[in-house]
Amino acid sequence: MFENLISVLKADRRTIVFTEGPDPRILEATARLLKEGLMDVILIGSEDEVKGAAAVGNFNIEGAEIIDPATYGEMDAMVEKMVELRKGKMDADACRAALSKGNYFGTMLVKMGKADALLGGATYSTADTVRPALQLIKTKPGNKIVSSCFILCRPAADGSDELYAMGDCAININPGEDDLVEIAVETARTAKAFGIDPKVAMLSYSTMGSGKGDTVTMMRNATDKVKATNPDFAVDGELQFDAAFSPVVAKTKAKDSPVAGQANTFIFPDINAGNIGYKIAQRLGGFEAFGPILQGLNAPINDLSRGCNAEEVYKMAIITAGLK
Ligand SMILES: CC(C)(COP(=O)(O)OP(=O)(O)OC[C@H]1O[C@@H](n2cnc3c(N)ncnc32)[C@H](O)[C@@H]1OP(=O)(O)O)[C@@H](O)C(=O)NCCC(=O)NCCS
Ligand SMILES: CC(=O)OP(=O)(O)O
Repeated sequence: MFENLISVLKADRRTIVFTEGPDPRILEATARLLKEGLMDVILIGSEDEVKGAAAVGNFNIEGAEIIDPATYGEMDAMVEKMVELRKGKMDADACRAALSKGNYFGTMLVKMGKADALLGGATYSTADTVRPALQLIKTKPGNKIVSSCFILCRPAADGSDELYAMGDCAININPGEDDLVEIAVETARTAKAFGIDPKVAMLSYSTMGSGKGDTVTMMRNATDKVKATNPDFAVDGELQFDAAFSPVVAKTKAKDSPVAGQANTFIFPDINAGNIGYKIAQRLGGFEAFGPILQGLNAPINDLSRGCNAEEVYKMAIITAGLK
């Protein structure tokens, strides 16, 4: 699953910034990324703290650039740029205060072209990792929202990767019909980047009208809009997860659907369903979960789960810098 991304990174050197420099998981991943020559690394934090934590864990981070916002020589220029970007919503004092924190400071390093990509969230919550990006990096032209998906991966019996995409499990709390259309299109695009041929199920507690309710109607309408705007797309809904996933159940619940029973890209009606759903697949299903991978953002910035380990940080760094 990582071969393509690694070749991209070897052909085109990139710099990633980690917002939580002294975290041992970040330092372990940094040591591995540097040893394998995959990217340049900026660690945010005080030099003493970062080097001290690296020494405790015996992580060789030689070659990483450590930047401490408290002593950063170009802070005035950064404050000025941030005030301009916030367009009257934050004054210079508010921007300076925000930039003393790794999340805002790292995001501005990306905005000012000093880093290509950012990974945070080992200790920051998703909201605190993503908010600076929403405010300063903004959506790509053509996108109305930033959304996210997870790539779920476990070894299949034949030794290949069993891969699924799930969105939006992390950003949009109560997406509306048009948000769900964008989430479906973007999640299918991310799925393709990981070699999945997307067959998209718009999930619900109802299959093709078996249940009633506002969110059932919302998923059905969003499905119709995706079909109308993307006629070559394999998408169907509304579908329950069993009808979407199991060929046997699909025969009973949705026998004429081209997607039911074969879906590999799952769109949840809201963040409750999505976040709980991906964590069940991860913790009970034995899948590795990569994400949240942000979609529709103007630069590669990603979040980690606070429950992540060093291996996940290493892999998310490859995804974040490699998918740029
Ligand atoms: C992402 C999130 C933090 C944004 O909430 P917020 O910071 O309160 O958002 P606000 O409404 O104050 O908006 C802040 C800025 O982000 C922008 N924004 C908010 N949501 C956005 C989205 N989905 N896409 C693009 N921009 C968005 C707003 O337009 C605003 O920009 P502006 O300040 O330049 O006008 C919020 O939706 C959230 O908490 N999501 C759930 C995160 C979570 O807990 N996930 C579970 C664990 S993974
Ligand atoms: C993605 C996610 O759920 O993040 P956390 O576990 O940090 O809340």
